[in-house]
Amino acid sequence: MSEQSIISLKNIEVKFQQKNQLIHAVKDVSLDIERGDIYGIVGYSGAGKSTLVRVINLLQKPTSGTVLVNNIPLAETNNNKTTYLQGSKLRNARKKIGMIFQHFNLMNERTVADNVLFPIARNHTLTKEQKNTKVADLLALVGLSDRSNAYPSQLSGGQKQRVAIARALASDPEILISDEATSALDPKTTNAILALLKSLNEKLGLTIVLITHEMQAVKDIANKVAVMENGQIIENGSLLEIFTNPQKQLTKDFIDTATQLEDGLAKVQAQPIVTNLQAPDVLVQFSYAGETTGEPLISSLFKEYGIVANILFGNVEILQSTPVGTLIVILSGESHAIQTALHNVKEQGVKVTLLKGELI
Ligand SMILES: Nc1ncnc2c1ncn2[C@@H]1O[C@H](COP(=O)(O)OP(=O)(O)OP(=O)(O)O)[C@@H](O)[C@H]1O
Repeated sequence: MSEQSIISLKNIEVKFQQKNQLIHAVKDVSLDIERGDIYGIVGYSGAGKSTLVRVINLLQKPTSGTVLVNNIPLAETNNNKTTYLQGSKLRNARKKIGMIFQHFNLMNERTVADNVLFPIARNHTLTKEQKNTKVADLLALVGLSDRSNAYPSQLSGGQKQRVAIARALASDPEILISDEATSALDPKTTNAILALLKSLNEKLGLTIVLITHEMQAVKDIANKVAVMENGQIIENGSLLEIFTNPQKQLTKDFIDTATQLEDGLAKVQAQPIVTNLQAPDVLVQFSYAGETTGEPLISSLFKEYGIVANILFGNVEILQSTPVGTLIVILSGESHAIQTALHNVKEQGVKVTLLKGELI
């Protein structure tokens, strides 16, 4: 566990015993989340994401493994025996962990203000006035001051999620777990909610664990990412590391979807200029990050090697302040020049993938 870890999971196992079947939902997962992280956990449905994050606040007891939140053990396995935090100690630890869900989970018979008040309604250290001020402040923070007397049924999906966020923040958590919180929202509303989460992370220093099946959401706000498959974390690291150098095919698939490369590639490959590609021309993909950028790359191919690059697809993202780009190009020129150019481009740290044609 690193010193800054706010959440540390060690060797977490979750098994469900169903009638005749044992479901091994989480398999030996270890993960450290640092204070201030927005940690994205990506995976397809059934990968075990929800089960894993519910372990963090013990909504799901791990079958075995250690869960430390702020260095407090919520679950601990020693000598093959797992013990769990209980009673008021567990309640206090849970106050530090807010949670939001895909379907908002609001109380429909209560107003927006009463929904937000609910977690602190029985708090004896705050006066009624302080509680009301707190609710008003939280509604202002999520941009809903003017809807405090509305009922959930009178709100849009995005507004409902804002109420849920305000409610999750009422007990001053240090951690917010977002379980597919944008999955039921349209793209524009999704962006607005992600922007709100990012601003809460910056303003309040809130640590956010974001689980989703959409790499796009992770790409927009996370600084770290873990990819889950079949109960295991198959790959994790900084957003930039994962995006620029994914190791596992599933991670590559998620990234290609998020950067629209998959779509771009399909369209490019259907074009006559590609279907009729003649040797020695080749179709290649350049992927680059940081200081290398697309324009000088293309012009140097011409200037230094006499190669004409026809750009068929391009995408540049700014990830954690670093430009990350993908270009799909047809290179035309002398076969030897193409080979030398590609070799030198690789030396400069650009990833080159040959998509069609042969290097002869
Ligand atoms: N309470 C439970 N009892 C039995 N099996 C469960 C329970 N909760 C989850 N599972 C099973 O554990 C596996 C992982 O489910 P989980 O909900 O964690 O996946 P997920 O990645 O969050 O997917 P989704 O986004 O669809 O919820 C699935 O096979 C699921 O059926």
